[in-house]
Order: sequence, then C-alpha cells, then structure tokens
Amino acid sequence: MKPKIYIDGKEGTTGLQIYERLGGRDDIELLLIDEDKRKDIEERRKFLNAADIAFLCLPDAAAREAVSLIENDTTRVIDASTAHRTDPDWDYGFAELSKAHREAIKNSKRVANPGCHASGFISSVYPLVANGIIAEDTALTCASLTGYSGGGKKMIAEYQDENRDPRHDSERIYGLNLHHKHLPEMGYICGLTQAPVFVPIVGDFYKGMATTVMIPGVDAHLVHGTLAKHYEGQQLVTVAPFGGEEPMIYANTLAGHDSLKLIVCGHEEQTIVTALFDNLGKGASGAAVQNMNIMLGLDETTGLNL
Ligand SMILES: NC(=O)C1=CN([C@@H]2O[C@H](COP(=O)(O)OP(=O)(O)OC[C@H]3O[C@@H](n4cnc5c(N)ncnc54)[C@H](OP(=O)(O)O)[C@@H]3O)[C@@H](O)[C@H]2O)C=CC1
Ligand SMILES: CC(=O)N[C@@H](CCC(=O)OP(=O)(O)O)C(=O)O
Repeated sequence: MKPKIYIDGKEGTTGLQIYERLGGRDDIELLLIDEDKRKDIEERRKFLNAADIAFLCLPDAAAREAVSLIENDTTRVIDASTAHRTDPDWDYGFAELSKAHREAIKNSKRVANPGCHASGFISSVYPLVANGIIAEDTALTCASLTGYSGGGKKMIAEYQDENRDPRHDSERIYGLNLHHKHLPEMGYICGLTQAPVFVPIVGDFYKGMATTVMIPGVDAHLVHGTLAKHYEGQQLVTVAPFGGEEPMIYANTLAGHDSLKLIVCGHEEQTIVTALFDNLGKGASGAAVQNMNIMLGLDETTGLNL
C-alpha cells in the first residue's frame, strides 16, 4: 500500500511548493481536501487522521490546532511552522547535522521542519560548536538576505502590487527588535548559550537566500576544513572550495534548488560563512519533502532538484 500524504495548508506558499514536488510521484498517495473545505475543522480532522504523514504548512496557531486534531498514534507529522522547533518532544528536521539527527527523523512521529534563516545559520554553526572550533558562549553575528516569498502570500502580494511603495525596489532590514522568531531554534539546536545578533534583510527577488555568519578570531581555513569534513558525502549540503567560486555572492544563486551550499571566506583571524539556498527549497518545502523521504525509508533526494 502506498503511504497516504496530506498537506494541511496546501494553498499557501510552502504547501503549494510541497505539492509541486509530490504531485507527479506514483510512490505515494496524496489525499486532497475539497477547496471549499480546506479550513473546515471537521474535514481537516478526517484528513489528518487518515494520513500516514501530514505536512502542516500553516501559521503557528493553526499548526498547533492541527496537531490537537490528531486522535491516533499512526499519523506522522512534519510541521513547517515555528510552533514546535524547540519542543523537546519533537525532532528537528535537519538530517545533515549528525547521524543522530538523521536517525531521529527516520523513526519520528513528530518532525519540526527548520526555519529558513535558521537553516542557514545552523548549517554553518552547529558543526563548529560540535567540533570545539567555537565556544558555546561565543557571541556571533549573522546577516541573512532572503527573497520576498519567505514572507508567504501576504508579502508576495505586497511586492507584486503594481502600486507598491517604490522603496520596495531596495533591500529592507527587518527584525529590528533583535527578537526574530528563528533565534530560539538557532541557540537551542547549536547549543549556544548567547543568542547571536541577527539581522534579516528582505530583497526585491522572489526566492533565494544568503545567510552569512561572522566569526571573529578564528582561522578561515580551519573553519573550511571542519565544515568540509562534517558534510563529506552529503547529497543536499555541500561546501564550496575555499573562498567560493566567484568574487561576489548572489543571494539567488540556488533559487529553484533544494540543496544548500556553504561558502567559507576570510583569513587567519576572521571568517565568514555564507549559506546559499532557496527559502522555499532547503529553507522550507524541499527540506520538508527530504524529511518525508527519510521517514519513508526512501532516497532522501527523491523528487528533489539538487
Ligand atoms: N514562505 C517560506 O519561505 C517559509 C514558510 N515557512 C512556514 O510555513 C508556514 C506557512 O507559511 P507560508 O506558506 O509562507 O504562508 P502562506 O500565508 O503563504 O500560507 C499559509 C496557508 O495556510 C492557510 N491557513 C491559515 N489558517 C488556516 C487554518 N486555520 N486552516 C487551514 N488553512 C489555514 C492559508 O489560507 P489562505 O490561503 O486562505 O490565506 C494559507 O493558504 C508558516 O508557519 C511559515 O512560517 C517556513 C519556512 C519558509
Ligand atoms: C521574508 C520574511 O519575512 N521571512 C520570514 C521567515 C520565513 C519563515 O517562513 O519563517 P519560518 O521558517 O519560521 O516559518 C521572517 O523572517 O519572519
């Protein structure tokens, strides 16, 4: 029997992108809710309980509600929202961090899909803390460029409005209270005791991300060697040759791909690590499908675009 898959929130940005990656597959059965019932709580309850795996592509409150509607112990959940990422009862869905992460996802009933900015930060920092290259109490800084689809339907409409404020032509810095919603998972997953200073920036391009972590006082070649070794053999996370392949880094380089590439630059005393990926790929929907593949015991890249 083919595994039954349901996407709660299929009409949203993340949900549609998951559907796009699963729609043509014949190794799974997609359960499709009627368009006019997609917010009907009783109908959603039926679909959530009928699924072997349910993706939640909903605002946080609706994601929590969806979990509360599950009345069996067979439905496995992949939640794309922020709701459960630091919940110890959930497994964090970033398989490349360690063998233990991958194994936990494989057997999990509840997987929290990582945040997009958080994916960039954690992919750079987790291996450095785990290998003792940076101390747990290091105060890091991070700037993260993202395409506007990262803000979901509302921000997409704002950027695509023909009467939009012309200031949207330039990049916008946000998260000015320094309490961005991805900070808790960055600290929790990497084991940092100090929150990084985090500056997210949204630009006038649809999708793509470049998340740069700044690391003072550490040799860039040591960082490069550590990351290259950590991700050796991975299919969806790779490390570019030292210094990258080009003199500048474009945030939309991996738009349309589901992989993530780390670029390490710097010298003996200062390092920057930039994670390049697609906010809708390894930053959301691509990662969610990768997690589903792992949970089903399939090749993790099935249906994905490396
Ligand atoms: N966009 C991105 O790059 C990323 C998004 N995420 C996360 O994924 C989740 C979804 O985000 P995104 O796709 O961007 O958001 P969107 O606003 O594009 O989509 C959310 C969808 O959920 C639907 N919805 C809202 N409330 C309910 C409800 N009670 N029952 C059923 N459906 C409901 C909305 O309906 P309607 O269409 O009527 O508004 C919409 O279709 C969020 O938690 C977000 O933080 C995570 C990583 C990256
Ligand atoms: C451009 C923009 O606004 N991006 C969103 C993050 C994208 C996202 O979806 O956050 P989650 O992964 O936690 O769901 C933000 O920074 O709040």
